[in-house]
Amino acid sequence: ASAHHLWPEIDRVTMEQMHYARMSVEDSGGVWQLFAEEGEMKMYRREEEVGGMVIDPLRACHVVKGVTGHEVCEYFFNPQYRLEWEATVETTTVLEKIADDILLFLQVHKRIWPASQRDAVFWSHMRHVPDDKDQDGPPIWVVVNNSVDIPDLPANTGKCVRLLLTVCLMCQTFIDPPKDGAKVTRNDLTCKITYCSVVNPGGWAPPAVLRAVYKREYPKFLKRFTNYVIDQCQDKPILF
Ligand SMILES: O=S(=O)(CCO)c1ccc(-c2ccc(C3CCCC3)c([C@H]3C[C@H]3c3ccccn3)c2)cc1
Repeated sequence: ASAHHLWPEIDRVTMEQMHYARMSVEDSGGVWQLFAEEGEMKMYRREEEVGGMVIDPLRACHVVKGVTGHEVCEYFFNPQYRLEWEATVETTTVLEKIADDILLFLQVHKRIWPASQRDAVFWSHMRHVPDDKDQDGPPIWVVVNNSVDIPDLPANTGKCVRLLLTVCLMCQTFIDPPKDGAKVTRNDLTCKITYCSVVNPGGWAPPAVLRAVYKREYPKFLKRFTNYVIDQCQDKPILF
């Protein structure tokens, strides 16, 4: 991957996003506005506009029992599962396999009334790093999706408005050691998920309308995805 012309950007943005996601875990006060809460899932946003367009940064914290961060990131990254959990994506295409853990996607999203249909071109990178708070514990797994401009697919030529996104799914895994050296089972697993996203809709849409769509779609999205992973993993061996 290091030979690919996008590698320097992919490496830099991935580390930046991981740092941002980890910082935001501590920064639960201040500017973030809690806008949705369902069980263990808490969703925060900041109201920001660029050129009159809503690009509210979103941060979601979720705690899921019975899966590892590796499993959560695998189901998020791997295109073969995408359409099974992504209810707002019409088509997803791998344009280039940059490496085993770096894919270039073209995604066409379903039209969400009253906004016009969107598409997105982005690289997606899955990576794990040691958890510096627990060196000999499970590593932190992360998937970063970041829009990229590719000349072969110019924006806004077809029916879709090209959206810009930067997304980071970061997962920390905690294992409650079972008594007297028994085998770790899924009941001993807890995964702490931090999902950060900034989506620039690419074309103007009424701020109030867009915020209503965000408010409705993001909680549904994260709940559907995490329930899908729990369901897929429950009868499979644990992937640490
Ligand atoms: O985590 S990912 O990388 C998974 C890749 O499959 C991801 C997630 C969400 C989006 C996305 C795309 C379009 C919109 C808007 C913009 C104008 C009209 C639609 C939204 C806002 C509306 C929010 C939303 C949240 C979740 C799902 C769908 N809709 C979000 C893109 C990528």
